[in-house]
Amino acid sequence: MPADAAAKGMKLERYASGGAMLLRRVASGKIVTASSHLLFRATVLATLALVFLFTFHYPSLLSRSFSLSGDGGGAGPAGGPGMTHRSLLMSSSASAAYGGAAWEKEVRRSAKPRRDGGITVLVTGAAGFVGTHCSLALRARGDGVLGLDNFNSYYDPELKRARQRLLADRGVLVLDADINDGLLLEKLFDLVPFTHVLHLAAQAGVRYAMEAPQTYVASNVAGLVSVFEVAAKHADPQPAIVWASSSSVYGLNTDAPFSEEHRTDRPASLYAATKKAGEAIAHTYNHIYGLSITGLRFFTVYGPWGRPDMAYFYFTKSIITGEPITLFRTADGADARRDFTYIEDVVKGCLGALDTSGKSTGSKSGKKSGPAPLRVYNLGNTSPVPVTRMVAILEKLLGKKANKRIVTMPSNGDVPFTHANVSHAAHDFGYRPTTSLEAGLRHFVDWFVDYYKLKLDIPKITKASGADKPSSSSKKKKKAAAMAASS
Ligand SMILES: O=C(O)[C@H]1O[C@H](OP(=O)(O)OP(=O)(O)OC[C@H]2O[C@@H](n3ccc(=O)[nH]c3=O)[C@H](O)[C@@H]2O)[C@H](O)[C@@H](O)[C@@H]1O
Repeated sequence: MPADAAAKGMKLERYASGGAMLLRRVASGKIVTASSHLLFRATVLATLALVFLFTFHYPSLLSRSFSLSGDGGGAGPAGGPGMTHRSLLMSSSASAAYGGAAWEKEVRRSAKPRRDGGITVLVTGAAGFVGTHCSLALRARGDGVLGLDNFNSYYDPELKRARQRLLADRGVLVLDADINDGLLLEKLFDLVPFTHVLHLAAQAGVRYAMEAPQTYVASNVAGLVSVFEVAAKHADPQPAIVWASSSSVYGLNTDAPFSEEHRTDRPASLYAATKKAGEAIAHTYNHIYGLSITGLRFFTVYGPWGRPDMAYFYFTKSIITGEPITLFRTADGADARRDFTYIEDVVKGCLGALDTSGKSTGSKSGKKSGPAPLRVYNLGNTSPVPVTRMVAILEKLLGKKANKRIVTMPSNGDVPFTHANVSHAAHDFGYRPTTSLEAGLRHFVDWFVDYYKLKLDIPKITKASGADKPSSSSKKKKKAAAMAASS
């Protein structure tokens, strides 16, 4: 018998067919019997172990009280829900620190608006890049903000903790919590009548989706449903929801600039497919439950406090350390291009979308009084830049050449270019991106050097070659730099 057949518990026997002697595989009775006994014992042991773990590590689920994930658990700003289940099992250690009158008081304090007519916003993914900036901006204008984030390890959780501290300094509480923890979300809505949810928790990153597909489904699909469910069926009154979709939904679309009317049925990555699925799910919750929902298609957002998994961020690090960087070129030799969008511009778009979201029309009872707004907007910069140009700007800012390797773009979900048409956002809430890539990367590099306490001989660049577009005032730039330096 061949070794591989034996190893699989099979044996081969000869049999006659149509006058010829043929070989066929039959299961070895002994092996099957022995392995099924073994399997039975292993199953019993595993079940007992699971019951033990479940009882001692997640009592809250049994008692239907709420709980929060511990440090480092669960789905985060990138609500990586592969981690969600981990967070459920890890939650007991942290849950003791939460709940109770003092905790509830903290939650209410953070969520309380400080101005007349201020809105009350639950920000998911609040320790993420966009979440941090939006929470700061909301707080700065006197709105109530409560954040949640699961601090997963998709990228350096310490950076998320630093953002959490920055927010705490401004009076914004960010809970260690997972968007898939529906009981916790219900508890928060019981405590605070949120007028809005800014749902930014997601598993981000286009290429990582090939490595960890399930985390995208768990966060960007299951997590989104979890938020919609609570907002639709538990919150009273229902909040309006603004959430992060992505420019990647345009996928293989070749019409440019990308407009909201263009096709989005050809996603090039699983990440894009989960965001597209999110847009379809949004339609359903709007249709059935009368939730006001606005999806924002972000275009490669960058800036201070950014995401270390993004090219501009790790290229900066690699240029400083002298490590090689890989630049993708399309099969026909063109540079990849991106409509890089500066964080401050995106924040203005997010706040504009919140302010114009309109009310949800449903109620806990399941009745809706009429149709609610369902919107989707591009938030881009409207001027795509080759990635090679982005690197050239970084080289100039850092005073050092990159060690470049140019390769043909691998088939990993990337798209050759993005380019936003933002006329709808401009019309509906005055969205106008004003920051050039040169100016935005200057703010980023200033922050990077400061945050990582680098002793670098950075060239003094008084005026970036492609200075901010005219409408960006120097006052605003100073404010961005001050915020960037406040780590
Ligand atoms: O706009 C979006 O919707 C998306 O923007 C980014 O995705 P991406 O544009 O791919 O951002 P990066 O990973 O920073 O890549 C930027 C550019 O650099 C190129 N690149 C990336 C990595 C690399 O090693 N070399 C390289 O040339 C990519 O092809 C791309 O053109 C974010 O990572 C996504 O989360 C977001 O949803």
